[in-house]
Amino acid sequence: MKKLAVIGAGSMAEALISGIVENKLLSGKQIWVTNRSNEERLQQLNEQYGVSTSYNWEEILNDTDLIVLAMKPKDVASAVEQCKHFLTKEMLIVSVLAGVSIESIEILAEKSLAIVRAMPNTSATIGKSATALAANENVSSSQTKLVKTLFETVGLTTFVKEEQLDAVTGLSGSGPAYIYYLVEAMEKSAVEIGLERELAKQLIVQTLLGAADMLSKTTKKPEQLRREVTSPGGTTEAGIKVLETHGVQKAFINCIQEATAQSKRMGESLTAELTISKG
Ligand SMILES: NC(=O)C1=CN([C@@H]2O[C@H](COP(=O)(O)OP(=O)(O)OC[C@H]3O[C@@H](n4cnc5c(N)ncnc54)[C@H](O)[C@@H]3O)[C@@H](O)[C@H]2O)C=CC1
Ligand SMILES: O=C(O)[C@@H]1CCC=N1
Repeated sequence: MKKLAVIGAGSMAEALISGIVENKLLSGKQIWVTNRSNEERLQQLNEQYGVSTSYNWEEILNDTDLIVLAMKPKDVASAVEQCKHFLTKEMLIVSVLAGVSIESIEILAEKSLAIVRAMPNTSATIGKSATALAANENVSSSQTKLVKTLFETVGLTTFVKEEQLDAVTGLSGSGPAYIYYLVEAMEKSAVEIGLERELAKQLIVQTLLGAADMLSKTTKKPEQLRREVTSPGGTTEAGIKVLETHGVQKAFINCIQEATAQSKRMGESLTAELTISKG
């Protein structure tokens, strides 16, 4: 790969840029970044990673091997409209947009393209993303290898069927937020039960790291691991009883289902808009 273009310069774009530069897959200069209009943000990315920045589509996309679409889903139509004339079948287009189908991108570009749809998460920032990828039939085997290598710079990478990506979005794309939500509750309660905020944070983080590491290293099911913490008549049993009374496990199941459904709805509403506008 000689040149990479990143369209959109938000948190997901930065996570990928940082992984690529740190792992020396490309030098900062080989990465071209643009956004809608925030020049200060482009300047900051240039200073931090040495990336090239521009608002000239020809300069950004000319001779580019790989283009990452990293704007919000609502902005994809205007972004592709602006750059579609520079897109060719030889380029690999990688979209990280939640809910946006490969077909929608081809409809917007008004041509058949090599497209990979990816769903990373924000842990990409520290090289710990769980990323799922789905490719269309135009993606060559060398492009498949390239995109896998690229996402491996920011964590674990796996290929799925495109129709599974809404579920991946609801589970691991949004997943870090569910864990942070739980930590917010643990921190609030820690202070109320008399622990200092900093001490509580250390204990909570180590508890999460330990549990995550345990899950990755053991063949035991989470339910069994939970039972091993729970002594009869003990503290865990008393605590979990409260969670059960409040239907917390069911709430998490509903949460993931709803996030998945929202990813589907976002895709369907874009498809409906495209059907109306393109006839
Ligand atoms: N934040 C997350 O946890 C995850 C986000 N994603 C996806 O990543 C995408 C980006 O998310 P964030 O980085 O959080 O968003 P963000 O709001 O931080 O950044 C969006 C960027 O797109 C740029 N943009 C908007 N319209 C544009 C246009 N017409 N041309 C060029 N640039 C344009 C904006 O200027 C901004 O730099 C979204 O589609 C989201 O679904 C995927 C996985 C996880
Ligand atoms: O909330 C969102 O729509 C994006 C997609 C996955 C995580 N954040």
